Amino acid sequence: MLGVIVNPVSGNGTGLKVWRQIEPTLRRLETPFHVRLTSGEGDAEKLSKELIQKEGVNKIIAVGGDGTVRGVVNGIYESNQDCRFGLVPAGSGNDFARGHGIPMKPLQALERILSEQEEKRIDLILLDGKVAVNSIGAGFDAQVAKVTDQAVYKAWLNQYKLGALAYILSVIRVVCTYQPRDIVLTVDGHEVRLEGVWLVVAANIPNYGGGMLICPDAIPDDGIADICVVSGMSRLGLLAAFPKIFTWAHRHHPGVHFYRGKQVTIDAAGPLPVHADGESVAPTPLSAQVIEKRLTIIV
Ligand SMILES: Nc1ncnc2c1ncn2[C@@H]1O[C@H](COP(=O)(O)OP(=O)(O)OP(=O)(O)O)[C@@H](O)[C@H]1O
Repeated sequence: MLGVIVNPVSGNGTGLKVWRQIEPTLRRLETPFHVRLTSGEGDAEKLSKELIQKEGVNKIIAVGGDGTVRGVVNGIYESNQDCRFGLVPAGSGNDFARGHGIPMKPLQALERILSEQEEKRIDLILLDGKVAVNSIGAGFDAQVAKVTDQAVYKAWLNQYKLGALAYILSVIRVVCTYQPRDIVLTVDGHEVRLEGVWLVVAANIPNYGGGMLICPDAIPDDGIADICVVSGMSRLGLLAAFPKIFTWAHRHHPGVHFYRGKQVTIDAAGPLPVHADGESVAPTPLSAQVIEKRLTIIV
């Protein structure tokens, strides 16, 4: 049985428009399906779990952005049943879609899911009992996620399909105030003490924040998280280095270090803000682990 979870407000209303665009195609199918529209925080997770456990759904299509993906995937994860996942992108950042080569055109994305041409089993990152699909991060980027979420310009820029620009504006705002911190990073038991850290990201796919290529070598199904640490830079140095992230040139910057591993812990003298797939979660100390090939996606 097929289930569809639609976030009508994702991408500043794109979710509803996309649903209206793909609904006739789904209605023409001979197979019945269940559709649910989310109404707020936590709904995507709750509704997906209900569809799986009460309606016997074993394939869910999400219509939304990365927050909706995270919600639905957590619903699947918690149901502990075999349910495949497909996405029709309708968000502002759409990092999951970019990271897995899912078409941005709704009908093309739907067609690919319905024809089931290609399935992949991908890793998930477990943090505080919930899973992240794209990445988790602590420090500066988590603060940027928080500021972007609350910013009025996010909605305004989304209207013009300029979601990525919202992140860039937030980066500029936060770079003026954020205080880099000393942290202890432990990767698979190896402890590293790092000074003046701006951010630490553990990623499953190369891109985050609407297309920034933070961990260029991340592979979604290798059972490993790629970790990027940015440290030891002045504010101006960080701003000057920032555009390099779009072309992978940051990988050669002396203030950027990469690690790889399955188990990651981050600790600092005081709490650091943390995000999972761009959504604010509990601050550090954090302990995360990669769950290998835990989700089947249709791409
Ligand atoms: N009906 C609703 N009204 C208001 N908020 C909602 C509703 N349904 C879901 N939400 C909220 O939408 C957020 C998820 O949005 P989503 O991430 O899918 O889109 P986006 O932020 O536009 O895209 P992206 O994450 O790709 O940048 C969640 O915080 C959730 O609580």
